[in-house]
Amino acid sequence: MKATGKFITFEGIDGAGKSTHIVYVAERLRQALSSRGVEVISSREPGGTPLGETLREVLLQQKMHLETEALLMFAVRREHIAQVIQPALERGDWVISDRFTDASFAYQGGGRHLSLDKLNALEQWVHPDLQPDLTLLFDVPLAVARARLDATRELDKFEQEKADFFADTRNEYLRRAAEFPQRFRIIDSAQSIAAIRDELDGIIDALLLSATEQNQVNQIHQVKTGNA
Ligand SMILES: Nc1ncnc2c1ncn2[C@@H]1O[C@H](COP(=O)(O)OP(=O)(O)OP(=O)(O)O)[C@@H](O)[C@H]1O
Ligand SMILES: Cc1cn([C@H]2C[C@H](O)[C@@H](COP(=O)(O)O)O2)c(=O)[nH]c1=O
Repeated sequence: MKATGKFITFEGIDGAGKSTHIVYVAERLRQALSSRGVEVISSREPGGTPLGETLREVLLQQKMHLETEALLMFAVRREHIAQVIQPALERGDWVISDRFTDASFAYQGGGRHLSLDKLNALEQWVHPDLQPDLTLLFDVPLAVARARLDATRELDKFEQEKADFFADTRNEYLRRAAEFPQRFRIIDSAQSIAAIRDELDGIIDALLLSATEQNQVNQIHQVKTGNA
């Protein structure tokens, strides 16, 4: 029997660089875990399922009431958990998600000032028993993120927001990182890509080691209880 999988989320304001590093982390984990028969699934929010990807187009392009936006983010999440995250974790596979509920707190709560009580209620409804095992917060000054975005692509609805919106979004991310220090790791994303990879290597090695140790403890327990 395989151990329960791990759930890792990547967060940060637009342009912080998280998508760049997801590819690297996913590949490193695949190299380490494939020999154990463990798959690494890379997904994203909003998105992650056919319905979620359809709603992503709407969410990233259309203006709407802020509560509609929050409700749709959680609707996408409900489907993502049901179709992708929960089944993978139950199989013992690992899931990496480019954003999860911390993004709703940061963007709809911090950026748009939706009450945190409403967001807490939605979180309790949609995933009362699920939290990421590890959240990597790519933190970067607003000017650096803006320069990266401006250099690369056409901006979506969120990316067109003003500096105040991103300052409040970033502050809410940092507030949550301070509230949940056991699962958050803050990465200084103004560093070079190579320096960030070095830091990520250390985090991945520690995570793989703790997963191996946990696996061994589970196996001993299964042998002792005859549940192998
Ligand atoms: N550490 C870095 N130094 C310099 N450029 C970087 C760094 N990290 C990412 N970039 C570049 O910045 C741009 C934005 O990066 P990326 O798409 O990974 O950001 P993101 O946080 O995923 O943004 P979004 O959330 O909007 O998708 C890309 O062109 C990427 O190559
Ligand atoms: C999950 C989630 C996302 N958002 C915002 C944050 C970003 O601006 C976009 C997603 O774009 P990305 O390039 O894939 O990062 O959606 C949000 O406002 N609330 C959420 O819960």
